[in-house]
Amino acid sequence: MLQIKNYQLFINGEWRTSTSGETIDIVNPSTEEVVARVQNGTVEEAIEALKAAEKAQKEWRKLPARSRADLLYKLANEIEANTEYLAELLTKEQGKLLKVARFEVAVTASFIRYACEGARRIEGDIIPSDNPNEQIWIQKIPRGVVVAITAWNFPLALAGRKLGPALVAGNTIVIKPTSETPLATLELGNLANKVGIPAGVINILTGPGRAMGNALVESPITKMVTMTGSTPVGQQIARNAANNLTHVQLELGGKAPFIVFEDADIDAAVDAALHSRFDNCGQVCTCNERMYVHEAIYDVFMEKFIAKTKAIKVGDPMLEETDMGPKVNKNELEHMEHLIKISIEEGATIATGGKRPTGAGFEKGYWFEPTVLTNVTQDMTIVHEESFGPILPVLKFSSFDQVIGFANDCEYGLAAMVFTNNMNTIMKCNDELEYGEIYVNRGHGEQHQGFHNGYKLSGSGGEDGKYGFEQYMEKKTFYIKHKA
Ligand SMILES: NC(=O)C1=CN([C@@H]2O[C@H](COP(=O)(O)OP(=O)(O)OC[C@H]3O[C@@H](n4cnc5c(N)ncnc54)[C@H](OP(=O)(O)O)[C@@H]3O)[C@@H](O)[C@H]2O)C=CC1
Ligand SMILES: O=C(O)[C@@H](O)[C@@H]1OC[C@H](O)[C@H]1O
Repeated sequence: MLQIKNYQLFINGEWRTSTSGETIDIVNPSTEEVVARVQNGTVEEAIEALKAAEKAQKEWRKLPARSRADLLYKLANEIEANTEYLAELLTKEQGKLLKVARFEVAVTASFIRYACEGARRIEGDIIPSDNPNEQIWIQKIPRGVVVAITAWNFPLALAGRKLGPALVAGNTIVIKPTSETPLATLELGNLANKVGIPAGVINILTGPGRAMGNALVESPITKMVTMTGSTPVGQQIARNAANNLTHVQLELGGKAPFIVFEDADIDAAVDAALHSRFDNCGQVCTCNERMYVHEAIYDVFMEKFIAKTKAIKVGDPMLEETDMGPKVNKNELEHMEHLIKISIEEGATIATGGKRPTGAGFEKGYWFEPTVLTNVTQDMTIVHEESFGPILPVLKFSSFDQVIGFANDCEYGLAAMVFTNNMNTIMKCNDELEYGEIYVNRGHGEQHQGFHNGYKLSGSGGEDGKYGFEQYMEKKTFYIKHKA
């Protein structure tokens, strides 16, 4: 009999049942079974968590950054020590492959460790003044209370990506994971207590974003909101944060073009295009959302690509031999069917996939076949609307200017991928593509020391690396005059 765990809110180092008396079911997308319940937290509980974080921050900021980092290194070690437990939770709540869930746990620990390396690099400036006997000092200081709001595709990694730099910089944090996949994130509360992170430094709340999330964003206690999720919600958060001019960091939607020029290494491009579309059932913000293949190599490329797509094994994400699990929920699955319907109506052809798989193992769950659409034109909905799922529209192109025009014809600007061996083409792509993150001759996949930065409706502020770390700090300038 499946054991259903009832999670609580994590406020000021303690687990609390919400006064709402309401809970939210967490459903396994592979089986449609309820695997856990979490609290439907109240606005009052959001404010209580913010006040706990505010109180804790007064002492947390006084610790040397190295001491803060020492505690976070211990948290990273505990996360790693619980890999199997956390990975199984991620697979149960989100449907990602267990082997990918293990990777996500490792990445979470790695994000935190990377942030800890910055503890001794919180550097300010001493600048000579135009006035005699005077110096100008610019000091980096923490912002205060950070609110972190995360999406469902890599919930634990997104939490680690934010709590790491926030806490090393001397802030405290209130994390509101998505109501879809909050379980692994909630487990961080137990691990934080275990390693001795002081009460109130990390708080984890569950509840609908439109209520709980709003309350966290609108409070004057909140000095920064870092959010990963959809563009419409990011825009709403920016509007709500404007009332207090709260600093906002947004990582939002994407529609990455994958461009294969005629001189590309075709086999390498096929493999990169396959993984960059179908990893995590296509639920990655930097996924290959539309592919442009030069007409001179289109037939050869597509024969290889479609054969490999057909070979993808969809099934139980707990099994090592599975290549792709289900979509995260029913709404997302129905969104796939909606996009296919529109694409066909607009003239596209299904080269492979395009529907729910049937047969043993697919009676329950939110499964969708890896899908490739051909005879696609640039004006079609599927070329512009993010699918965030295993649907790939493919178009031909004939010239550099044409494909750059296609690629930039987009309201998003997060990631782009380019395959060519011509250095001049690479430099021209880097110069002309309107994207914050460009992958050349490889598929998607950021590194912590880079900068995950979306242009246009893909975000604002960016995260990761030294520029992402900077977002979690304020600057204070001093003019120091001394006796001659
Ligand atoms: N750029 C990037 O790095 C990434 C971008 N994404 C994008 O996220 C989307 C999928 O994730 P999904 O979780 O559905 O995104 P959503 O935007 O639906 O939700 C993201 C988070 O925002 C919360 N939220 C919702 N409304 C509000 C509000 N009014 N105020 C404050 N918080 C709110 C949600 O809470 P709740 O769920 O409880 O409503 C959730 O925790 C895709 O568009 C994808 O492109 C995903 C991953 C990475
Ligand atoms: O947010 C995303 O979808 C990606 O940035 C993803 O999140 C954590 C992983 O490290 C990235 O691949």
